[in-house]
Amino acid sequence: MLKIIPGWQVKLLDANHIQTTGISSLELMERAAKGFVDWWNGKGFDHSAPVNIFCGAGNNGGDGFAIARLLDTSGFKVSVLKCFDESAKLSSDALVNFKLLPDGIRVMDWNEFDKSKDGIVVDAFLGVGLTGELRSTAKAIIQKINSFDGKVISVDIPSGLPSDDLLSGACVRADFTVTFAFPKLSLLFPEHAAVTGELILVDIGIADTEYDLFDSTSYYLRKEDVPFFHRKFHRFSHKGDFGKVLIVAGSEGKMGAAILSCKAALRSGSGLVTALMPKSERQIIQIAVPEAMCQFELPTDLSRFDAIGIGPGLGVMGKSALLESIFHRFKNPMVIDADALTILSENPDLVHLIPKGSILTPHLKEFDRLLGDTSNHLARLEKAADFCRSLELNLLIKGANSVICLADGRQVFNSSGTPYMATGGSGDVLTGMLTSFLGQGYSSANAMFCGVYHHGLAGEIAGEHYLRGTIASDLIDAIPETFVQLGIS
Ligand SMILES: NC(=O)C1=CN([C@@H]2O[C@H](COP(=O)(O)OP(=O)(O)OC[C@H]3O[C@@H](n4cnc5c(N)ncnc54)[C@H](O)[C@@H]3O)[C@@H](O)[C@H]2O)[C@H](O)CC1
Ligand SMILES: [K+]
Repeated sequence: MLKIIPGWQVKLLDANHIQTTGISSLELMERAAKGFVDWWNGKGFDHSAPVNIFCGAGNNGGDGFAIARLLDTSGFKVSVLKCFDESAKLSSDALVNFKLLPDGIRVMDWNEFDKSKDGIVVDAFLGVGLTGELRSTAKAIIQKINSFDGKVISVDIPSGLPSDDLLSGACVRADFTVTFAFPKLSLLFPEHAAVTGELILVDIGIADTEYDLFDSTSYYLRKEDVPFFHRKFHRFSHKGDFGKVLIVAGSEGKMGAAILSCKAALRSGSGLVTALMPKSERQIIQIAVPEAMCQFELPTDLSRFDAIGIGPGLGVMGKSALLESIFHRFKNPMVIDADALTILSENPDLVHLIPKGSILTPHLKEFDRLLGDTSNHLARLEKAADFCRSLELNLLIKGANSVICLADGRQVFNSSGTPYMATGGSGDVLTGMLTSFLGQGYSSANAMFCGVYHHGLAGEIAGEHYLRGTIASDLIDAIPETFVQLGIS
């Protein structure tokens, strides 16, 4: 996993990399620009569209000059818009790249930009070096960029956005943000989605181990990290090894939730899935998921189950006693979602009975109901950290870049997923997947890393086919393909 460090420490990260590898800071800037242009070329932008690159006087602007040169070489019609006046002192690497601009590139002042013309804007005005309140010219430059109707692509971070804090002033509204080395924390906050746009991470050759020097509890979970967290099974493995799980879900009119959770658990590899549900609804689930067994009363001995997932479609009325009995009878980590979370927020004393190491999966509204109102993501992350540490529980804050908050204090931002997953039943699928991995003997942390990443990837795979028509069942159908893509047998 990639550590997320504060923006002000990027200079130290770079300095250390330069010292240990012997490469120059200019080469690091060139790698950033090359990475940006590689992504750009993969997008297949129209070569006839003029590219207008707003460049500041710092290294973010330096990236912009280098990008201008490389895009010019690729055959794009590039203009550079200087966001500094004649008296400004450019950073040394920015100055080198400014001087390297080929003759064919038109260099203008930022206020000469004609927003009515077609094209693409690249925002290389301010990066992680932003400090304090924006100066008035900076605000005017940001306004100018935002007045443009076409595509805006921000380099490293949308100009004006503080790297680790909430946005309070003006900021470029990007369609894409191409960030270098690691995602800056603020790019992962839901309140900044409208300014960040789609997030792309470009590797500039800094190894994960180079982040060990820095203290941080925030991490980013990438595709390449996930195989490491999976258990390996062998040819003598039998269905007992793949876990027996109990899914406590469904009620009259809400059996779909139980079906989705059970199917997702089976598709994620569970050996045996039992559904605890009302007897009156049994035919629905037996027909929809013939692989699942049914149970209509809570068994006295729950130790035969390796993991329990509780909540989807369960209903709230009269169900708190059931939850309490399960907490008393089952001592291993379980997955708690949906209506079970609502029951907990209405019966806060029950929270202390939850088996240690369990996984709670609230979306933002459920989070506020359970932990109290939070006005922003930063406050939410802090609250979640306290909750997890003090109760020895794990919690997933669901949303774009869902955050895996662990009892040990780590907060891991997921990188997979798509807005097409914002559809009814998507959470029920996740509950089944998480319960399945717990039942297969994964630690709670590893079950979360794998469950959350695969769930997001399933959404991406399904979303590619069905776009906004994606439904939760499509995610289940895509689960096997997630194993293929990650090379997990
Ligand atoms: N390892 C990496 O990630 C690398 C990133 N690179 C890029 O470098 C920038 C950071 O560069 P830095 O020189 O430190 O700062 P900026 O260019 O972001 O900003 C300095 C620039 O901004 C002006 N400024 C600061 N505060 C304000 C304000 N409140 N109002 C107006 N103007 C302000 C200041 O005067 C300077 O002109 C990083 O984001 C990446 O893009 C490297 O290229 C490679 C390694
Ligand atoms: K920028």
